[in-house]
Amino acid sequence: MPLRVLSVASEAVPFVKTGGLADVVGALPGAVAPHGVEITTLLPGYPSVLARLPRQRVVHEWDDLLGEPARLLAGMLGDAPLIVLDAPGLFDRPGTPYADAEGQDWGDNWRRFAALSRAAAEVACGAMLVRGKPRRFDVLHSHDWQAGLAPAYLRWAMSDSVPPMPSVMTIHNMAFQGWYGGDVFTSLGLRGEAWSIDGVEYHGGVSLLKAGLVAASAVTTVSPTYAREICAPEFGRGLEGVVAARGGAVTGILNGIDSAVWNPETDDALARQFNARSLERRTVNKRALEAEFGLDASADARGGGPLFIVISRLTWQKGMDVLLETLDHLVETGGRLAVLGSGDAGLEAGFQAAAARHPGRIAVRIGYDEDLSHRMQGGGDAILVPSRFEPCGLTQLYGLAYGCVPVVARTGGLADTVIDANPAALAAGVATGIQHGAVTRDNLAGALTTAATLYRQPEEWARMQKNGMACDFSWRVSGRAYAELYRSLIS
Ligand SMILES: Nc1ncnc2c1ncn2[C@@H]1O[C@H](COP(=O)(O)OP(=O)(O)O[C@H]2O[C@H](CO)[C@@H](O)[C@H](O)[C@H]2O)[C@@H](O)[C@H]1O
Repeated sequence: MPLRVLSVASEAVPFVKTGGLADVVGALPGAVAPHGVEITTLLPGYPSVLARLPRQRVVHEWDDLLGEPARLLAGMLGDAPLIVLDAPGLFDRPGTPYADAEGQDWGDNWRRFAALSRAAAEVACGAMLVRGKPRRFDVLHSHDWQAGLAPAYLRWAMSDSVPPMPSVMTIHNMAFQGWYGGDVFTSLGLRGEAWSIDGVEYHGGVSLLKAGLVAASAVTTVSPTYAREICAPEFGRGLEGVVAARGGAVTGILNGIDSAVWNPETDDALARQFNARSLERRTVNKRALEAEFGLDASADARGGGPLFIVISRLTWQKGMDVLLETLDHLVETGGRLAVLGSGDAGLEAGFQAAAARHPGRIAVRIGYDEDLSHRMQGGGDAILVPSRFEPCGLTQLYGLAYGCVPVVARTGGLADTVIDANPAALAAGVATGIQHGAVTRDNLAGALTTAATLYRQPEEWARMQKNGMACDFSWRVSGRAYAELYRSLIS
């Protein structure tokens, strides 16, 4: 019989995605299945999720879940079971999973995600009937602050007669901690003892992420370097002491990429599919990309620099403000840039202004477009990821797989996945990209210059592309690591 894990999160591909969390939660069931683990995923019943459930089979009901009637609907996520928390009072809303159409966070997010977490804890402990019998899971796995209260409910809300349930809390981004005023505590339905420095209390309020960090049996984050970084204030964002106190219970398991979706040999989004032996075919994709973005296509013939791409949330985390400051330098070194993203209004306007200043050299698409992101990885020369912190990062992994050389900051998962083209690595023929230090204008400009120099040495550049494409960042290794972690918790 497989080990049964209930994985709870606020997003999962292909149902709902605002960022990398969704990619990982969506891929995890397939990643661990070969290792004898069956993951059932629990998601909120947003309109986009309910619309994808072909028939609504009810498997459990609550009259009062944090004050709302709610029910669980069964479905499938690929080949794995899915359950959806249908609570219209909480989730049947327009906008994103977290905010209204104007971008304002919903004021009751604490209640919405407390309900999701409470449901997860009850279901893990056997609330749901399968073929007339309670289905108890072996491990509960929570992702990010939205599911952070689930381990806390296991610890401070279940009756004594319920056997203990092991739990895993995975941090995809420490910057989002789900902090709410202390007045919400009494509405959560946790025992009074949870209101303490060793519980959910944090600076006089409640932090949903902290709740998970203290209550879970094991804590993981999405790269080994970030697991170390979050023990320091700069990356721990106030929770570094809580992380450090968990000691060896905190580990880093690198994210994988879904190679069924991200494979240049089979990717239908591309004008021309290719592999490491047919890199010349990428030119077709590059010309298509230039046309799509209105970029000057004669640059290559004139000995120009790389066509850089950015696919990102346009935020401070991602270093987009510093990139804006280096765009004139990027153009001076012969480069061009295609940006796809959305986020802070000021940064969006900044990129649009840069595009207006440098027509044919810089072009911007504000918005979210999955297919376009594939076309960019398949046609761009290099992907820029100048993040101030990056728990793992997925776009550099997609870049590696697509021969789109990553130019990244040396932090978190970026440090763990890209081999910098320093003289030693170049001499040994093992470089896969370019790393720079602290995210400053000078460091980023230096990395852009290095990229332009290497790009003008076609053999060196092709070697980096091929090295990157030969890397295996599929879920093969990390799927096993999660399976081993789950097993270690029940033995
Ligand atoms: N405008 C757009 N159009 C189309 N696609 C777009 C897009 N903007 C972003 N994307 C896609 O969204 C995903 C972003 O994932 P990342 O891992 O790079 O960052 P994110 O900060 O969201 O994730 C957090 O969680 C993940 C998962 O653990 C960690 O890797 C990461 O470090 C952490 O910050 C990628 O699949 C990317 O292609």
